[in-house]
Amino acid sequence: MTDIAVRVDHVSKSFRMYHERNQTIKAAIMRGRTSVHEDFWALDDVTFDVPTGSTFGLIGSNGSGKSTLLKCLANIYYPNKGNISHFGSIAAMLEVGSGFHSELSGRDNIFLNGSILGMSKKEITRKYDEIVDFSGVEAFIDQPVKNYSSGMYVRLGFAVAINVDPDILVVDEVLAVGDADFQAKCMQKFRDFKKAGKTVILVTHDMGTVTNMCDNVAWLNHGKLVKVGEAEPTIAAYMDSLA
Ligand SMILES: Nc1ncnc2c1ncn2[C@@H]1O[C@H](COP(=O)(O)OP(=O)(O)OP(=O)(O)O)[C@@H](O)[C@H]1O
Repeated sequence: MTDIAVRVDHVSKSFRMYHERNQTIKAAIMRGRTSVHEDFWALDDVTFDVPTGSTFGLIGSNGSGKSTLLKCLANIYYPNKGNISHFGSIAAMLEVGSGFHSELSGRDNIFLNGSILGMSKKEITRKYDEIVDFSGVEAFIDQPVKNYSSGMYVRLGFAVAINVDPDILVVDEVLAVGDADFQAKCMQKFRDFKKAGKTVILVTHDMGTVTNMCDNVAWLNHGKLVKVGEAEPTIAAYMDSLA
């Protein structure tokens, strides 16, 4: 095992921003195939390492690039520049409902999501009861997930992700959606992960959670890395910047 779980190396990610919207069909035809756009850099030359076995927080204001970075980590987006390497398997729990099919039942989605995350059917069958038990949505497991509340979605998604038993767990704001009981269960899982020498990377706006859970923190602002290092001074610097 290496000392580094994830290496983010000069990563930049841009999105194309279109400035003109066609108000009428005539305007669209007149303009032809040209479009007016500029590249918006959601991540701009970000570099840091995530130590193996650490709980690592990503903090920053709305739109600072935290979720974009997690999506790059989870191979949902590819950086335009730079590289991300990870040492060990990754399971990501990103937006509410990502990896789920709304028309399928909770049960079917466990199998769908589990296989997307790399589990075999046999493995999912073996862990099925544990997943349902952790999710707490047993009574609704045969209902289509489109009828689930956002908290129920997150519970089920998180239950699948942790049962993949990855070396690196990547989590975006799940704690904000779950209720107090679920939050406590998640915190315990993060601690179990840490004890097992695994790495957790999480995004949250809850500075209490970051302070309690994280060893190291990276602070992003407008796509740039402002500071990375031990949790306490990094959180303090971020809080000072808001004052
Ligand atoms: N698919 C996309 N297309 C265009 N712009 C995008 C896309 N995804 C993100 N962005 C832009 O990139 C920037 C960073 O967004 P991101 O979701 O990574 O921020 P964040 O730090 O996670 O914010 P929040 O705390 O609000 O969740 C924002 O300005 C956002 O509008």
